[in-house]
Amino acid sequence: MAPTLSVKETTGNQSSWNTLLPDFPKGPLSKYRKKASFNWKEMAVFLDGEDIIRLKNRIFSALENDPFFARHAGEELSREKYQELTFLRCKRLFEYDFLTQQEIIENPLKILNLVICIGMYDWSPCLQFFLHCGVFGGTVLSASKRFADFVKKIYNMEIFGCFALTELSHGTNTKGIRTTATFDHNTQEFIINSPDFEAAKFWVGNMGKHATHAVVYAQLYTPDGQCQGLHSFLVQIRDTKTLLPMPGVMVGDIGKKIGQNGLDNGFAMFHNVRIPKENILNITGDVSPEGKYSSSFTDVKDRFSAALGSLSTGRILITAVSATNLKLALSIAIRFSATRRQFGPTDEEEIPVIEYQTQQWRLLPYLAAAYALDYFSKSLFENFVEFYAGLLTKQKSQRQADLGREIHALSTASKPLSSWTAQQAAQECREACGGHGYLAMNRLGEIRNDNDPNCTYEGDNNVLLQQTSNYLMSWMNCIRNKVPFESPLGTINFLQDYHHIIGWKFKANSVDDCMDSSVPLAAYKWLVCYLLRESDLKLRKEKQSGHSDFEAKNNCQVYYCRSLAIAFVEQTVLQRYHDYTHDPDIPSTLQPVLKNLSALYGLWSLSKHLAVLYQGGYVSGEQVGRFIQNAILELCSRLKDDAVALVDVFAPPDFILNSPIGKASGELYKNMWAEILQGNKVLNRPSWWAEFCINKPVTGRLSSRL
Ligand SMILES: CCCCCCCCCCCCC/C=C/C(=O)SCCNC(=O)CCNC(=O)[C@H](O)C(C)(C)COP(=O)(O)OP(=O)(O)OC[C@H]1O[C@@H](n2cnc3c(N)ncnc32)[C@H](O)[C@@H]1OP(=O)(O)O
Ligand SMILES: Cc1cc2nc3c(=O)[nH]c(=O)nc-3n(C[C@H](O)[C@H](O)[C@H](O)COP(=O)(O)OP(=O)(O)OC[C@H]3O[C@@H](n4cnc5c(N)ncnc54)[C@H](O)[C@@H]3O)c2cc1C
Repeated sequence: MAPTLSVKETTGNQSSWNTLLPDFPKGPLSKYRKKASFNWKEMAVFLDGEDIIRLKNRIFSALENDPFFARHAGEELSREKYQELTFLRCKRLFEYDFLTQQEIIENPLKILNLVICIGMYDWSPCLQFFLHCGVFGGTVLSASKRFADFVKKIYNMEIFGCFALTELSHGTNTKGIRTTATFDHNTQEFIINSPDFEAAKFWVGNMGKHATHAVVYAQLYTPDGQCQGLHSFLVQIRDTKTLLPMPGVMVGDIGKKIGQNGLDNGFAMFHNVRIPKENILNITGDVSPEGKYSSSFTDVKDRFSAALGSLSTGRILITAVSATNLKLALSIAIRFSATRRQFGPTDEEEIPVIEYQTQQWRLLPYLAAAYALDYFSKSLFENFVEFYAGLLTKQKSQRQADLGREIHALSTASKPLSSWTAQQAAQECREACGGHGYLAMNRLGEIRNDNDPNCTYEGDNNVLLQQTSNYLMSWMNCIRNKVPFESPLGTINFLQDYHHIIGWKFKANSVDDCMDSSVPLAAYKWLVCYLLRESDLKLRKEKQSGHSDFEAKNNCQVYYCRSLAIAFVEQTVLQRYHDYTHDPDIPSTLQPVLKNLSALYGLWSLSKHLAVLYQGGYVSGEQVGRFIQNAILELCSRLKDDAVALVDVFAPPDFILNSPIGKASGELYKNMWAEILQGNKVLNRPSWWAEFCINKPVTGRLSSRL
């Protein structure tokens, strides 16, 4: 499968790289920077291109120089203040209008980079802005031209939007949504109604305090009493002049969350709220003035898929958002590890903790994952752009339909893979920084908590994986009957060789043989075929033993379909990264380190499946396990001296990263002191000092009340 993000010529020369990417201050990290096997500036320009780097610089410096985005050391914002500040920042993003439409059309990856740059600063204003412009705005935009006026109001912020699918009692099960939209042909209106409080819209970002309009998903009822299934409607929920609720709407904030507290997530109940007939977002169907339903989709299932199609955008974006969190956490932990010294071979000499094998093994595979997932998320985004162009031009070809299915199957597994990897990495990075990792000012807690909902929203990870395994299992008939098949992106094409691959065995005879990602890649191909065979057998057995389809499918998840989906997406990520890093056009100065990253990502990911590799007979004997383990350790050790330069490539400026222990200077202790001493009332005695100094407790006074 050819990589979709083509290998770029490294443009310019040392002096143009220096203009784009200034040197880091000299300090404790210089030692590792000098040891790197490659020039980090060349790598940054190679991976992103000069144009994207200029965009990133533009965004980062705008935020850094804007008082609305100022960081205040030690400041404890109340939730209300944080929500207000988030909104003010969101307004500034409108004012900056960082990208013109023309720029987006010329290079759609710029929109992804905009999301990443703002999110690196803080996910709350980023999500607020993109929920409005992207998720809400994008859904309205994809309906018919009759919303042109609304679209203008969205992009000049006359109105503010949210996307309301989830209800208090139904999130994942979208077919179970109970809000109704009943067409009244006498008044030419839809009546939006929440049957009870369990059907209240819930969790909706921007809805809590300020959204004026919502895309509301509801079951559409025509006057003949027929339910036509899930459709979306544009509903005004607050007055645009007063922000007070519209008649019949009860709307509010759901309360404090574990993270992302600048964002106001809300609930809404609709009491027979009437909206004009034109407000149905006629993406999958429409109603005539007489109340007759029409849809371009004859198949109900296809209509359902299309109704939820916009969710794929979010899932692809979340794959990139999570990879960004991975990069933030690693920038902090690796810079810390290269400067923090504990113990040493002699009493006189303490060594940086990154020199320890354990520290390398805990962090460097995540560094490799950050590179592989970053590449994958961008290439998947490019695939999506192709699909979206087809949607806009109303393409009805078989290829367009197949591409939609394939992108759905990929995004429903890449979001879980990326968000879980970032979740585990954030925790590992937190612990890798010891106690200092737990200090809020160093930001690892915020990164961990803000990343966490990536595992849940836009579909719970565990349930989404079922979509991917369903897709893979759907090829089983072709495989069994040896009917040729292929997919537009080619991600399942290797399954045509299923009968051959299933007989493969592990070939490497030494640790050296394992040092290239082709080794784990071959193992992954076998693993996917094996898990596909086992899942298919299990499903058939379950059905033969009299279980219903529902029960049979449920009984095939753990160790079967779930593992299949995970193995498949890991294989796909690795395949793309392997192809990319092995491209002969990669500069020879960069290729060795990129190949090491690819091999480490592949072997480390694969090592979590060792039990199944043994169980299915792909490997045997204790040697193979040892080869893989030793190859992982060898790659960690090879990458150790490159690690600081590898995070320099993607770390944002200090102001954006906002972590004293992660600063580019590596002046760990000076930076921490500077931050601590700027804190509010750090050296003051507490306001309640008298409670200790004067009002002493009478020991045992309350024991008689027990
Ligand atoms: C440019 C900027 C962009 C925006 C930037 C955004 C930034 C990042 C975003 C951050 C967002 C934060 C805010 C969060 C918002 C939300 O969470 S919104 C609510 C999201 N809710 C969900 O995601 C619900 C999850 N559930 C589902 O999607 C589905 O119901 C399901 C679990 C996937 C399936 O349910 P089920 O009833 O079991 O249906 P099936 O029988 O499996 O499906 C029927 C067929 O439909 C196909 N299908 C389903 N979804 C899609 C889709 N999205 N695309 C294409 N096809 C789809 C499915 O595959 C089935 O087809 P067959 O396999 O062929 O039968
Ligand atoms: C911060 C945040 C922001 C959000 N923003 C929005 C928004 O703007 N708009 C919006 O509409 N929604 C939003 N959501 C809601 C989000 O989309 C849902 O929470 C998500 O889709 C999961 O649904 P749920 O909460 O109902 O979980 P449930 O479906 O109740 O899941 C609970 C558990 O049951 C398991 N489970 C469920 N079904 C199955 C099954 N078939 N097989 C195996 N296990 C199963 C899941 O794995 C999960 O662990 C947001 C959520 C969060 C946390």
